[in-house]
Amino acid sequence: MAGPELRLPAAPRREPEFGHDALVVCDNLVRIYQTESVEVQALQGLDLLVHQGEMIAIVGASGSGKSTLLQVLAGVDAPTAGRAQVAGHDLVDMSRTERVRYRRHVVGFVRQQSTRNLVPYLTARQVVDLPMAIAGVSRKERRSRADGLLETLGVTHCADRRPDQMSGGEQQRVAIAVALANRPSVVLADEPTGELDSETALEVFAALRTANRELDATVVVVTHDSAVSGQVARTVSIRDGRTSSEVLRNGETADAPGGSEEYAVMDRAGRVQVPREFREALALTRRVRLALTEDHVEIRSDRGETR
Ligand SMILES: Nc1ncnc2c1ncn2[C@@H]1O[C@H](COP(=O)(O)OP(=O)(O)OP(=O)(O)O)[C@@H](O)[C@H]1O
Repeated sequence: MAGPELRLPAAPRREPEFGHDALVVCDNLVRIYQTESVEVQALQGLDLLVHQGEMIAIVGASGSGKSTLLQVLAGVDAPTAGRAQVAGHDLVDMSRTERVRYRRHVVGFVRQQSTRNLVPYLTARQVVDLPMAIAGVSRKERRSRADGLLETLGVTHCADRRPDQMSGGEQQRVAIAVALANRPSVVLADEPTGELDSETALEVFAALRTANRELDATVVVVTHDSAVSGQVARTVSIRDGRTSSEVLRNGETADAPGGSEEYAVMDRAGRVQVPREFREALALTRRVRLALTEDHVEIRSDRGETR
């Protein structure tokens, strides 16, 4: 006769890994620069997720770590600790050969200085052709892709011009075409409009949006320009090497359709940075009182508490 059925306890449900469904994952990312006399912590445990198809702006004061973050994501600089992944590629443990492949195929990069994005003696069509030629794409396909990109980005008239025959805005739009040539998963742009007047800046920004919407590139753009950051659905602020707040715009928030709403970012340990003006207004200092209500958490000053 069969005995009572043996039941094993159900295995505890495993939490999915942080950022398991994101294209770009920065998890507690640290980058320390060691110079002769000092150690600079450029990234101090930064968390950031970017999903496929997003276009986000990264803003922050000078020295907050924006360029360092972009250099890490570009595969140019290696993080000191933490996890950085782009399209499944682990940027912490990457061999030199993988890094070369990664930079060629997975990311496209647009720099602030248009002269550094292009080659003085190559025409726009030749410079867009170059990364594809290095990647071994056939001549016919290269020609059609280069012409298609120049057309989509509105610079067909520059196809046979060298950089010194183009305006600053045209040079940057050609630079975006170069960045897109090998169909990267992510386009990274570091202050791409920094050297341009405001009208031209918006044109270049529109080209990045075209890359995002029409060519399916996920775009991460570092900018100081609020006119530029005001045009993306999500702006992430970096302060002292950490993501500190996010602004969501244009119907991305249920509460503010068409408007914008600022969120503080809570890291995985539950830490939230309370903005300085809030801290000053209520004299919140080292110790605060927290209270859980039905639908929110209160933070109060500890004034009047025994120490
Ligand atoms: N190669 C390096 N060696 C030493 N320190 C560095 C190096 N690169 C950056 N840093 C330092 O790391 C910190 C972050 O620099 P980073 O360039 O990432 O800031 P940023 O937000 O891009 O600034 P900016 O807006 O001025 O470009 C700064 O304190 C900077 O001085």
